Amino acid sequence: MTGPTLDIQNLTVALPNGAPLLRDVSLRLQPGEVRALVGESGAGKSMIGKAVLGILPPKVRRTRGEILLRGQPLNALSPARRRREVAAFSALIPQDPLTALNPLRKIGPQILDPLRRIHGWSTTRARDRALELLERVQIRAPERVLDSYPHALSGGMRQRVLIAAAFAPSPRLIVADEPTTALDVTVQKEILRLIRELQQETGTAVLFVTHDMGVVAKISQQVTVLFAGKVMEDAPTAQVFTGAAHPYTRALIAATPSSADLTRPFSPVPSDLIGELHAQIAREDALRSEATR
Ligand SMILES: Nc1ncnc2c1ncn2[C@@H]1O[C@H](COP(=O)(O)OP(=O)(O)OP(=O)(O)O)[C@@H](O)[C@H]1O
Repeated sequence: MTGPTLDIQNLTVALPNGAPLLRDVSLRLQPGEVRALVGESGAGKSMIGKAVLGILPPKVRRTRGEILLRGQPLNALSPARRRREVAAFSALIPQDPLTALNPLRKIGPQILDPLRRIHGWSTTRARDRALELLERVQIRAPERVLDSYPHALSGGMRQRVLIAAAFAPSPRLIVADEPTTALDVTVQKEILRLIRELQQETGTAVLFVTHDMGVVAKISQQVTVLFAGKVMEDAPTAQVFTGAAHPYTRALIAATPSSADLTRPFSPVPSDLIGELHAQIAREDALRSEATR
């Protein structure tokens, strides 16, 4: 297939009172590419992932724009067909591995059921693939893990399980929503390395949500910088670190502690820049609502 795996065009989502949470967001993810979505808390990073996967919060509506998955416009599909399409081609690695797993069910059925139900695999095929992936994410006793309840595993182990589950059906797209944030610092690096290795081995395109420019540098080839639901910058990652075009991107980089250079000073994003950006966005919102009146 040629063309992007994911193509978001001018996506606006809003609350019932019209307040936009995403403003005219466009981005593309090519096959095999990792694109980081970065920004501070509340910027709309997770909302983009939710819009792609068709799991927007109940009151949040798409008011404009389109999402194409492998060239297929998702909004043209019925909700049931859309759910099937998205489930067949994409997977989520969530932020919190504990809440993502059902505490009352063993790990085995939680990995195997979607493989059988969505992908139509036999139990043997699903089990073999699950064991293969659990081994690949360095789980030493995969059979025992399949037979365990989530509470028997550490946070890092649970996230490995979810990474294995996400990659098992060889999806063309994975949305990784801050997959290391809920974990101990020592485990974070290992989880990031596993996602990067599996992504490279499988060629799956990954939309990687993070607030950490250090993670952006490690994992992505492309980066979309968001502020208040609006794209501030969209560029190759290497270019962003050598000469970001937008002052907000430069401020985010300056606000990131460097593990390689502990002597390098870092400072929070300046509040006057944040104020200026909010004012500019408010002016644009006002102009847009006037134009549509
Ligand atoms: N269920 C919801 N209902 C209404 N508004 C929501 C809901 N979830 C999030 N929002 C709002 O949408 C905006 C974007 O939220 P989102 O969770 O996408 O941010 P984020 O960039 O992922 O932040 P974080 O890093 O804190 O997760 C925020 O203003 C947030 O308050």
